[in-house]
Amino acid sequence: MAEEKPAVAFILGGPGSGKGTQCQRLVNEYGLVHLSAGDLLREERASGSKDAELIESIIREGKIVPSEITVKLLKNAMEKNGWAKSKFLIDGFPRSQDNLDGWNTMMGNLVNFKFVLFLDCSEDIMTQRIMKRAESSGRSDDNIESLKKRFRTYIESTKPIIDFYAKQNKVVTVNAERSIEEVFEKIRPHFTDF
Ligand SMILES: Nc1ncnc2c1ncn2[C@@H]1O[C@H](COP(=O)(O)OP(=O)(O)O)[C@@H](O)[C@H]1O
Ligand SMILES: Nc1ccn([C@H]2C[C@H](O)[C@@H](COP(=O)(O)OP(=O)(O)O)O2)c(=O)n1
Ligand SMILES: [Mg+2]
Repeated sequence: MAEEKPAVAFILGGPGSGKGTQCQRLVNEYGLVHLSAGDLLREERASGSKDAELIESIIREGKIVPSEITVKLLKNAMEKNGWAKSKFLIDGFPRSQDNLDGWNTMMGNLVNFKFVLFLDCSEDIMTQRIMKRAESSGRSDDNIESLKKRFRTYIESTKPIIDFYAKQNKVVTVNAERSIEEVFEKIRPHFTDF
């Protein structure tokens, strides 16, 4: 019998829109598996692998790491979690056409893609949140110079991906500017039968 395909939702939104925070709430509520592409890349960077320096320079520049690296990390993480029985929240991916192409090539027919959850938030509020997060995150890209570049990448590369899925009516858009609880209450109903 063909192995069951894991359900997948992409979680997208600008830096500081609340992707990681809301994914954690969904994990606690529904026992889903949260995979942050950014976290996986930071782990890979910390491992000192052959790609470590490339990943660091791209992250610091607020650009997007080549999908050959990122999709492989995601696939490995999905397999490590137990492929068929898991339901995955893929956080911060796909962020570019290269990401999307890489995913479709390597993963397209292996998963049951459900929808994109788009956390819509203004740059002002995202900036406030990131600068606050910077006080404790220790991230090399949580600073105003990198953040400006990340916003540009988000507008130029990621928004077109959200628009691509919106044309297929596959985007759930939530106003992410309210409190964590209020945002989660808007998100929760979309995952009850995920
Ligand atoms: N709705 C919210 N209201 C206020 N602060 C938030 C909200 N959602 C997230 N935050 C805070 O903003 C920062 C960015 O949130 P995070 O989930 O890391 O966003 P992203 O993964 O989209 O960058 C974190 O410090 C987080 O605690
Ligand atoms: N699909 C992805 C996701 C993240 N990255 C890199 C570039 C991003 O600015 C950093 C940080 O991503 P992350 O999702 O952790 O950042 P935010 O949670 O949105 O602040 O990682 C990438 O190259 N490709
Ligand atoms: Mg995040």
